[in-house]
Amino acid sequence: MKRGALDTFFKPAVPKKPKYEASVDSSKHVSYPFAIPHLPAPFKEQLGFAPSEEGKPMNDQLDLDLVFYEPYIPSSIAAGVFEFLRHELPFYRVQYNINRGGAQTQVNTPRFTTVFGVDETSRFASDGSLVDTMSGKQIEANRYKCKPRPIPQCLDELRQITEGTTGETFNFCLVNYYADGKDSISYHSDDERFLGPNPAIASFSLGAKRDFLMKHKPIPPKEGEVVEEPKQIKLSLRPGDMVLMRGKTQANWLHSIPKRAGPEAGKGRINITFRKAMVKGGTENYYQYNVGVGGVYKWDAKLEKMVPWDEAAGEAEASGNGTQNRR
Ligand SMILES: O=C(O)CCC(=O)C(=O)O
Ligand SMILES: [Fe+2]
Repeated sequence: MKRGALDTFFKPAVPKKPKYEASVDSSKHVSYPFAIPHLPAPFKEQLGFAPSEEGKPMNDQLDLDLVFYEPYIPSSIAAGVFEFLRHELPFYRVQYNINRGGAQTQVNTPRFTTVFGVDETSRFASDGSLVDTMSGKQIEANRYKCKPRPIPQCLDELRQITEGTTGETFNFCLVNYYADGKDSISYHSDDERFLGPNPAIASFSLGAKRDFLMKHKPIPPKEGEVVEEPKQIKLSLRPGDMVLMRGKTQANWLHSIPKRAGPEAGKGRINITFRKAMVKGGTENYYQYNVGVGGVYKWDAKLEKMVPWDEAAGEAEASGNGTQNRR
């Protein structure tokens, strides 16, 4: 018998190899519940080849201005980057109250979320503290009720490449994790005033394939005139794809990720959006609805699901009732 065969016979079963080699360096900040490892070097290298495919402009419908990259992130690393982010980022399952017809109603966000970044009025200094963008001086202690978090290196690499490709600038990174086909985001538009007019949003998909639906907002009829609304659009989003939404899109179109059944429904999906918030209200809003006041969740590779990371670490942040478009 050959030596190799004997070795195989006596060796214990090899555990499933992760798709990435953990990096020794990490992003740290007082606002993070735990350190977030840097993007593994091979992923960073491959990201240098992004976008994998040229973006396809989609602007043949009323008020629509999209660029669709199929894919943007090279397919050689899309699965690995998905596993890495799912394993390493802190996630939240945010609950908040809304006033529906005079009655307080609890909303349970139907997906996991997390957010990093700060609006244009502030920036993070190299020591992690927040300084005023104009004066460069430490911000006043009460500028934010929430605790803004710097974008960790692993997501900032993607942000910088995306800025280069699109010619846009971004100061926020929102992440959604859809654990399965029951998780969703209902029809909304990201048209908050704190994003300014005609905001550009770069939206990445990793993991399970999901449908992205878009429909035009109702068009009010003008004296006797009936304006026909454009047809609904369905984009099939695959791992590594990116949709850049810009121009008049947010002001006029709604988008959603509906619940789904079928073979992909058991798999998780990550969505990353880069945005630019102009004023501090944007920072408060994004942390309120994407971090909230509950506990942290972290991926458990053995149980293959998100588990509460440390209930005690879920430090209470100030809440309040602002507007939330994204249910
Ligand atoms: O998951 C997606 O592709 C869309 C997410 C989205 O619309 C949002 O976070 O505002
Ligand atoms: Fe959205």
